[in-house]
Amino acid sequence: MAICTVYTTQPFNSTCSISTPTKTHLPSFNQKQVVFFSSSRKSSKRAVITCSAGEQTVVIGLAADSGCGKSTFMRRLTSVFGGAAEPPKGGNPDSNTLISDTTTVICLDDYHSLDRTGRKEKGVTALDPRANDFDLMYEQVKAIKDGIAVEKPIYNHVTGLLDPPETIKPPKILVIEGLHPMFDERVRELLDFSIYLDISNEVKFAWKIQRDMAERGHSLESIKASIEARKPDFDAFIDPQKQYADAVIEVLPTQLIPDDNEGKVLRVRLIMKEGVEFFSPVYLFDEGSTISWIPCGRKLTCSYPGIKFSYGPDTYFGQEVSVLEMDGQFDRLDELIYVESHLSNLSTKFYGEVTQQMLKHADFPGSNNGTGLFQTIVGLKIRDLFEQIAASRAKTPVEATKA
Ligand SMILES: Nc1ncnc2c1ncn2[C@@H]1O[C@H](COP(=O)(O)OP(=O)(O)OP(=O)(O)O)[C@@H](O)[C@H]1O
Ligand SMILES: O=C(CO)[C@H](O)[C@H](O)COP(=O)(O)O
Repeated sequence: MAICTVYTTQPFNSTCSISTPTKTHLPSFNQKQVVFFSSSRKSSKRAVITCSAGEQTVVIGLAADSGCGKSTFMRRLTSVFGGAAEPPKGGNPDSNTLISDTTTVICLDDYHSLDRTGRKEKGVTALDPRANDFDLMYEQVKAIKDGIAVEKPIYNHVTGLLDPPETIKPPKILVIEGLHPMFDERVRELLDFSIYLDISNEVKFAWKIQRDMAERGHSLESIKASIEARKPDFDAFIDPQKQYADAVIEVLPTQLIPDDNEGKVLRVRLIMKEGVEFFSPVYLFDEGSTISWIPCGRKLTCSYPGIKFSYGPDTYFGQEVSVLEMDGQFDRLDELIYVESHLSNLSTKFYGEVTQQMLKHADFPGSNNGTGLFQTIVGLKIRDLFEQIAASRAKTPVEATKA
């Protein structure tokens, strides 16, 4: 009888089992080490550890400035998985967390280390890394990914204070959304997929006015001042994260109306990195070609200024990407099926699923243009990525070497 110790490179937990070349008795384990008794002193073969599929949480990062459509995107994403996303039951009514059957969305504002008063005293904005606790963010995202529940702080947007923590249990998919999901290298390494919503200054301004003036009663001057005050830190700490994103949704003013300054018609670009594991970019007509397409006519109703799609290869921060672009807006969402039928690699489960999702949420902001269309497509790609990761884990036992 020999005592054997196996050190694992991946966390070993109750979903894992060990098969050894000889009979073993009662393995005991912790996160990195499995100890068992073997009936033979000579066991030179490898021990194999198998963990059940899908138990490790898939982590998605969604970065954008405040008021740039993160919540709308999250609603589209959770809808792709079915079921509604709700705040934790019986918890803090000001919690920023949203939980559905498959996904848990946490807001990284909860890792502000300085509350509103603290930031004011120190003269830093919430975008400044000094106002955020990246060590705790890393530790907690890693723990959740490894299947361990955490006590996450809550930043209360109503009071501007840090509230007592809430428990976050490991979900199938954890989405970390906010200002800095790709800022800290350690947190970035934990992401299975990352998205950046890149809203141009002109469009951001138009959306802010729409929301903060119409819905929150702010003055035009105060909105302008708040955007200006955030801009240096946005440029320094938030915007550079887009170079790390696997997919970027870029929102710009239209090029279909010369010198447009209304900001209502949008040109939206979906920039998709090549060579990302479990993610194959969507394409129009023919993969890798350069295409320009005006779909308006018999099958798609378009009013002024029309709709133009473009697709092709490009480089983005020195990396190979495919870019799908839509300029203009849809008149009739039910006709979107015509556009959908010319797109490939959509990761839909049935013909027309993109159109169905868009029709289901026709009242969400951006449903008549490329923002809604590309957010929906990215949602479907995330579902596909999750399913592929789960399937690959089911097939591949975790190999461990014997000490
Ligand atoms: N695709 C879009 N088209 C037009 N307006 C949009 C779009 N997405 C968002 N908006 C506008 O921006 C506002 C903010 O959107 P949303 O709440 O999704 O952003 P957010 O990034 O979650 O904001 P915050 O971080 O401040 O909570 C919406 O109320 C709407 O006015
Ligand atoms: O950029 C933000 C992220 O949503 C907020 O401004 C930040 O979280 C600070 O919150 P508040 O403005 O409520 O003090």
